[in-house]
Amino acid sequence: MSVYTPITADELQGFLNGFDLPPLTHFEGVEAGVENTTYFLTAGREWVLQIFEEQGFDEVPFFVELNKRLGDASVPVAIPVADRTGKRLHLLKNKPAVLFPKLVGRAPMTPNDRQRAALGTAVGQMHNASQSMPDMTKDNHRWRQWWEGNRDRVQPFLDDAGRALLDQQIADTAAWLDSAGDLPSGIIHGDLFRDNSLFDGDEIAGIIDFYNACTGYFAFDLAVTLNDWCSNAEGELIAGARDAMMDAYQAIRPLTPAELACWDLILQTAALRFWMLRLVALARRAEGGPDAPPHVKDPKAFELILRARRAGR
Ligand SMILES: Nc1ncnc2c1ncn2[C@@H]1O[C@H](COP(=O)(O)OP(=O)(O)OP(=O)(O)O)[C@@H](O)[C@H]1O
Ligand SMILES: N[C@@H](CCO)C(=O)O
Repeated sequence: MSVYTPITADELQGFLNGFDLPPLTHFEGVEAGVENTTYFLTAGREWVLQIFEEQGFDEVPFFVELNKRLGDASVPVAIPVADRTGKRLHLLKNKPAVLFPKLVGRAPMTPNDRQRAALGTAVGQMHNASQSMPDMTKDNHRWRQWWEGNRDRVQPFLDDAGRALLDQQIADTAAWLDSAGDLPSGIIHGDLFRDNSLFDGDEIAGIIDFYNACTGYFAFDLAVTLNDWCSNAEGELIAGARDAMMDAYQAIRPLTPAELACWDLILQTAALRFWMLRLVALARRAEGGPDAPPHVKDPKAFELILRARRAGR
């Protein structure tokens, strides 16, 4: 359920009056997202309205600017629409709101290698564009301190083997980070799972949902993406799928020797990050409270991925 902020047709039309658009003819709430309220609406063409439930006016301008700059650099994203006064960030029902053009396509939940290659190209373009915007920075709140700080909290949701694996990976990642030195960094998407892309056939329509974007290692971003796009049911990387994505990515931004030297640890750390995210979601649900997540994705999938990456598969 993702319509947290209800809205009437009159309220929407009032909002749209600020833009240079034909009248509203249709709107509907979108169930797919979890964090924010999303509406599809038709006014001449189709649009997407997002009302921000989690991020405040201090955070949303960063995402608006990032989408704008990536779009201007020809990365396939939806560029927030400017109103008549040039503003792209708006106030609706006292919350930040942004209007995007609706991208035509659907999320490739069972992608083929052409789609993986197209995505690899887009991620390479996104990282190159990111290197040309050094003024854009944002702390990663779900990095080392976060997983080390949540280790005790998630213990009840693990068996003995899971606890041992978590401890070992946290230690291995800490040792790597202590010695990692500088790796190519900039703004990363941070959550480029299949459901955060839209495809029209094999053509990429766009990357969406930049709300986990932050400063980070580009190789980590690629590893997050590979882990979701290229794993089989056992969590192992599918060699052909991995090569399709990696080759396309590296044709745009080749990995450096320093990145290649620690690539296995980067893949493992990307798996750790999302295993922990799902375990923390389980903990939050068990703890109750107003912020308890309604849906929790299966942490076991990432435990499997992590075991496979540690085994070199
Ligand atoms: N520009 C767009 N064009 C077409 N569809 C879009 C666009 N932006 C968002 N959507 C649709 O709306 C859904 C929710 O968007 P998004 O993932 O950004 O929201 P969210 O609430 O932040 O999601 P989550 O909680 O999963 O992170 C997407 O799954 C997609 O179906
Ligand atoms: N993509 C994440 C959820 C959103 O951050 C996951 O599958 O766990």
